[in-house]
Amino acid sequence: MNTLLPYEPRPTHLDSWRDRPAAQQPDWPDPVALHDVTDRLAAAPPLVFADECDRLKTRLAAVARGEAFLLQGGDCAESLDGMSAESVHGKLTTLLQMSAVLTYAAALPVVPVGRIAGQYAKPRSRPTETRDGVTLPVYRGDAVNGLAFTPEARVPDPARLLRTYHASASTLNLIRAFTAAGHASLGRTHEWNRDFIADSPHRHTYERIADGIDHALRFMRATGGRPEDFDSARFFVSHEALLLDYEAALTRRDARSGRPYATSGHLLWIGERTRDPEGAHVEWASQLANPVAVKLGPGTTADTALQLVDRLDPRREPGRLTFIVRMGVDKVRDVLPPLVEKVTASGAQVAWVCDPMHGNTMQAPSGYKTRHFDDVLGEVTAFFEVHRALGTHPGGIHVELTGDDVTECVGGGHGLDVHDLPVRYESACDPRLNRSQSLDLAFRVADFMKGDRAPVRSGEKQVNAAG
Ligand SMILES: O=C[C@H](O)[C@H](O)COP(=O)(O)O
Ligand SMILES: C=C(OP(=O)(O)O)C(=O)O
Repeated sequence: MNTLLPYEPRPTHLDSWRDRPAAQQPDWPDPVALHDVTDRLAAAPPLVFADECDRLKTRLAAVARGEAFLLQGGDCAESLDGMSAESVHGKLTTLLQMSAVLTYAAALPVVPVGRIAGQYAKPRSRPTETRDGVTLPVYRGDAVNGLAFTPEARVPDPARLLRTYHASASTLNLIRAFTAAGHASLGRTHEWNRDFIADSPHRHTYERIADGIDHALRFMRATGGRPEDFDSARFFVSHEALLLDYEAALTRRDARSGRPYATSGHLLWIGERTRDPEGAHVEWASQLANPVAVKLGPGTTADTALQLVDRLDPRREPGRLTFIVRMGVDKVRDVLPPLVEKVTASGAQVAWVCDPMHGNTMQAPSGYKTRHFDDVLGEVTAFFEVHRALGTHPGGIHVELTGDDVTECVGGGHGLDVHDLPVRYESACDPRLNRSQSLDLAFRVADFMKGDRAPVRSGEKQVNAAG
């Protein structure tokens, strides 16, 4: 064995998932072309390393124990053509700015994890889409087909999997370069937050928090600490492990430990539509050494949650399993408590994280999918309150966001409304918080954490839920 090589050069075939039902897989028209691509991916270098995944697992174990907070966020769907240094930098800095605020408020280390460098595939509610009487296969993410509403663009093309791999590698390269260059330092992200506050209608509330961070930074420097070395510089990447042909081709056996790792990202999650405990996605993930997460929607029963624990975390290893709950603001108070109680009583130490986006999607009268900032904040608030009442740890938040000034979600400090949606709606799938809404969310949650009370709401809703 060459000890310099972190993985065995020949990929292992962990193929038991192939005997199970795999939901949401594309209908690849040319199996030979798919095979050719997966062979090439199987010979390609890993994107992340086993020790990085282990380090994240250790940090998620701290989240599960109540000693850290997870901040996970990024695009709903990354775009192969839209990848640029500016867009990656924007997402990274937004997450790190949020991270600085939450670290101060929670008085806990924040673990920053991007929905980035691999988030190119989307599960969909329906297999087809109809416009003006024309029906075509639905868009399933840039890893599969094109967004353009033409029969040619909507054909699944396995060559896109190779482009996904290369775009993920370029994105990771940028992230590693930005963080190595000190863009993640606490002092720097705090200065950016000061710029955001100066412009915010809520600056009086936010200034109290920013002043507190100033004091903390001065204290840190006075006691010999260096904000430049702040630990948020360790940034991790995650995406939904949806396309099993892609993920399996990038699964490798670590040469040192002999354990299999997904090398497409540090943390992989299984979505609400593919989390069948007996299904192919759970089978594949059950064999990995990476930390894994599962989305839990409002229909989740305690039995299903316990089955997922047994399948994915049989050794009850803290940090191995994260449950990302996405119930919707109106359901979380009813559905979440029995899940947390029964999972906790089973002895499992999972990290509980709130995704306040996916249960709160609605359609504006103009047809745009949107989400209201108040619902997002409301679900996070309810999630915290449930955990407070049960004496368990609200371990983090998972948000769809971008560093750009898009107009996809309504509400927030600057009060976007439904008429603003067409101005800059760029998401290929679901609406994201823009930079200012993301920072608003961090400051509101921080205010809530510091004050031990419900955060102020930003105003009345201006759209109605479309079901
Ligand atoms: O991001 C999540 C899902 O892919 C998305 O909400 C599905 O959207 P759809 O209901 O329009 O298919
Ligand atoms: C599809 C997603 O979410 P969910 O599985 O919760 O619907 C997502 O996070 O992109």
